[in-house]
Amino acid sequence: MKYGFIGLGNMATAIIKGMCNSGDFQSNFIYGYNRTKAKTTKLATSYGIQATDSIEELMSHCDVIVLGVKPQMLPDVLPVVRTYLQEKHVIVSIAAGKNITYFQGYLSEVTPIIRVMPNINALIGASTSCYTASEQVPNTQLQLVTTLFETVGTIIEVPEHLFSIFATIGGASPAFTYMYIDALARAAVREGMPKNMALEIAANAVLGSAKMILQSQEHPWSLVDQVCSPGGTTIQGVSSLQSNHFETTIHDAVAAVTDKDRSLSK
Ligand SMILES: NC(=O)C1=CN([C@@H]2O[C@H](COP(=O)(O)OP(=O)(O)OC[C@H]3O[C@@H](n4cnc5c(N)ncnc54)[C@H](OP(=O)(O)O)[C@@H]3O)[C@@H](O)[C@H]2O)C=CC1
Ligand SMILES: O=C(O)[C@@H]1CCC=N1
Repeated sequence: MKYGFIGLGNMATAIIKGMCNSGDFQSNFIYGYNRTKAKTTKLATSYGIQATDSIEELMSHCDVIVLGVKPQMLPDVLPVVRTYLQEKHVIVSIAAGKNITYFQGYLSEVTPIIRVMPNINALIGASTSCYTASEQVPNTQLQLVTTLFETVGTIIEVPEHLFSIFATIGGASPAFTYMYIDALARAAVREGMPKNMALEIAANAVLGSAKMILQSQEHPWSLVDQVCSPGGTTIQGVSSLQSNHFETTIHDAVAAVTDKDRSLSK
């Protein structure tokens, strides 16, 4: 089985890196094509993947075709993909907002299509990804694609009607979390702590808290209560966040991302 990536930006690079480093995929079975050739050359030099000069060349070699371009580039790329489509091909999209029906419209109703939503933490092998597939995808190929994304983190199946909300809380939320960590660190800088020290402490506190939620089986508010000593310090901050609409601010941000994601398939 050979894997071809069209568009070698942040996400495709992270996925290729994960595949090569895992030892589960041979780099000479991975092909790449990018609009700007320098990115293809760089990946070929660093990871030993096969550089190609066109979508036609890439598709003639590969079975699994991963579309790594931005959603707005798909109307340029998909007609070319359609021209060179063969029965052996499975199409994998990581694009925000574009549903299976959208791809079937450009390709055909019987083309096997797998939608995957990874996140940028794939760069360090820590993506929280999900997938959904058209009914034409054989189980063997589905298994290959889930194995591929396991090289950059975890992957679960999610029904397509939940894809937009997954794309927000799985795909986009790392940006929110980076902002939260930076805000904690900046607040510590105001108190005189050096920024690098503050960032390390804030990031580790978030990491530990995430592990606590996953491992303790306790409700998050029960954990909040365990931190808030009666008459103590933390409750002052928790009350402050509540009066400043912490939860509804997050809900609004989640709704904004999800609305935009849904609008991309219209
Ligand atoms: N960034 C993220 O956190 C996440 C992104 N995604 C999805 O991943 C996809 C890629 O995002 P990301 O990696 O961030 O984007 P990038 O802009 O980093 O990468 C897109 C790449 O596509 C290339 N490209 C554009 N047009 C063509 C074309 N016609 N033929 C070949 N290559 C082309 C660009 O080349 P050039 O060098 O010429 O610009 C660029 O290298 C998007 O669909 C996005 O929705 C999904 C989850 C998370
Ligand atoms: O912002 C975006 O469009 C992409 C999709 C999910 C994360 N980043």
